[in-house]
Amino acid sequence: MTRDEILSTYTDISIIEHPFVKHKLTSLRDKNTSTREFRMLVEELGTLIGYEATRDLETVDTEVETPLETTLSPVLKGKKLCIVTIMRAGNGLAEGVLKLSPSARVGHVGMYRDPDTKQPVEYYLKMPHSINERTIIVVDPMLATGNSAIAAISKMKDMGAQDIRFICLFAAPEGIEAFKKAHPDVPMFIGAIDRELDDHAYIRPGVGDAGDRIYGTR
Ligand SMILES: O=P(O)(O)OC[C@H]1O[C@H](OP(=O)(O)OP(=O)(O)O)[C@H](O)[C@@H]1O
Ligand SMILES: O=c1cc[nH]c(=O)[nH]1
Ligand SMILES: [Mg+2]
Repeated sequence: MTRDEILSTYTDISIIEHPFVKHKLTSLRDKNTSTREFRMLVEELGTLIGYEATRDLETVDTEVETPLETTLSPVLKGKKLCIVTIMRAGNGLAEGVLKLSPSARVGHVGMYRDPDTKQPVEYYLKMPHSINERTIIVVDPMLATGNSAIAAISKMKDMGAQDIRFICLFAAPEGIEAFKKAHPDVPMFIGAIDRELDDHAYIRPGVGDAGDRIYGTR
């Protein structure tokens, strides 16, 4: 599917077209961007895309006393948000989303992609309580085959999550199709849809291995 076909087929996929987002994504692509800069950019993008991904959160009017009078004014409704990071690379994005909602709860799903099978291998899982009553924001910078995000979200659903959304920075068309087939009910907030996956299931043009670039490993 092309980018345009994806966007006309799935109405709950948002590409964040803001110029700051585009500019920062380009800096991430640059192979000369340092580890320090890369990590900072991922965090900043977490805040910017997180802002869009939470635009529809419900509020409820509450009474507040200003120095001059009592008035009704909106506050966020319901239980605290839950941000779920797909480790490792999701951690930087999660920090950025947390800037919007510092009291959010954080769930961790540890997964790495087996280089041969391209299937995710889970090595860690820790979630806060009552995830069935929270808005869950799953974050991972890269959606390649989609296998990792699909598995992480299936896990959330098995644990009772009902309101889930997904944030990534770069997505391959193949990954989006697989994701939507598995989880048609989960809205996606994406920085950029790239051209394709290569023979090693890396996103092209992409950024290379996001986890390695965030943490300076390789
Ligand atoms: O859509 P997929 O084909 O599943 O690929 C995407 C996954 O690969 C990367 O993680 P990786 O396995 O490199 O682990 P890391 O975050 O520890 O580097 C990335 O952060 C995603 O989790
Ligand atoms: O391009 C890719 C694909 C999977 N994981 C990454 O970090 N980058
Ligand atoms: Mg990696």
